[in-house]
Amino acid sequence: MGNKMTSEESKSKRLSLSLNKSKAQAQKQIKLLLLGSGESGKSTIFKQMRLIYGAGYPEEECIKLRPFLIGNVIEGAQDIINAGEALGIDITDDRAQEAASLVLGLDDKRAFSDEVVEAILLLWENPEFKNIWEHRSHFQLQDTWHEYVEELRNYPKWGGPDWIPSKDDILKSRVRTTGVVDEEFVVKDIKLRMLDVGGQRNERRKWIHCFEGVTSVIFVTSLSEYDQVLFEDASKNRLEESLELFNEIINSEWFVTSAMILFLNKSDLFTEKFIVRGIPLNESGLFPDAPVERDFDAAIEWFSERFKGECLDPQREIYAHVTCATDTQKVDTVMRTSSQHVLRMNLRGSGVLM
Ligand SMILES: Nc1nc2c(ncn2[C@@H]2O[C@H](COP(=O)(O)OP(=O)(O)OP(=O)(O)O)[C@@H](O)[C@H]2O)c(=O)[nH]1
Ligand SMILES: [Mg+2]
Repeated sequence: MGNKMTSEESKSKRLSLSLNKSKAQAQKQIKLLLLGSGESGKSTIFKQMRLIYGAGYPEEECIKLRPFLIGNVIEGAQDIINAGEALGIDITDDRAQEAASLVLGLDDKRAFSDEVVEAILLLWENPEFKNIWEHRSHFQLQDTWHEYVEELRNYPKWGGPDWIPSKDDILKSRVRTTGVVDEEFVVKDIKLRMLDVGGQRNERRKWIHCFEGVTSVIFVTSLSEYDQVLFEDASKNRLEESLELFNEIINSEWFVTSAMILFLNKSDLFTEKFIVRGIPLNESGLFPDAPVERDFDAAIEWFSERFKGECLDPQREIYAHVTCATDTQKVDTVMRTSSQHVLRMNLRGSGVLM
């Protein structure tokens, strides 16, 4: 038959070419939005995307972030000292009291000195200060604060004038997002345009500007926030807020055809809180239907069902993944799987797949 194609072969080639074309078109259009309430871990996922699939963090950018990381440490120490008063836990030791006054009185929160580092490390060794920190679910404190303070033991290698923050330091940092951050990544040949928004209430009115043409949403919620209240409203439980927000998103007209992916994030902190420390899921009294036994899988099942239960369409596919946004390897794996979901939905939307 030489080089001549049968009509079946040429039909199949045409089909495959048109499939590739549609695939390419669908790929071009993938717009992925990271949504969720404040501090759920959206920007940490975004940073991982930059590290794994993007330009990463060149040295000069890491250096620029140094004052913010130092600010995280100093402000966190101040938050703990201030929370002591509200909780009625006094720091009684004279040296620790002096250290607390020094930290509270600091004008410059963007640079360390030997004195400041010594004061923070002394406080961290103080049992009353530690006791306040143990009550951290009752006040606002950055989740990764204690990890930074452990690093501070290596000052000035860590935190000093010649220190270049590492990839891990950057992933642990906390800078509230304002506005929208937008970048393109390629995951397993799939081009993604990812948008990261601020999750606190006053940021959410800006979200609508990004809703046009969204092919997929990754809704990020923190598993470890079930006993915590919002930064912006101390009368509102964080998990309750996250469920209500998910309800608005999943049932929104904007996202009827979008792939919906749910990241149940901060699995490491959840394990520590729920399994190790044994803080019940119904600590707030708002979730009497939660399982009482300390069983990780049963708890995850409950979270997943609670979120999926917010969707009014029982046929809707929601892909839930347990994540730890600070763990690069795990984020890489979950993003590869998620991008396949996104591509499938996108191909379905463009009629290529049924
Ligand atoms: N231990 C741990 N910390 C995490 C995880 N995900 C995020 N964090 C930390 O939680 C804090 C908040 O994370 P962000 O990514 O800034 O949260 P966000 O959702 O972008 O917050 P907004 O910008 O206010 O909406 C940071 O200090 C992160 O390092 C996780 O899975 N485990
Ligand atoms: Mg953010």
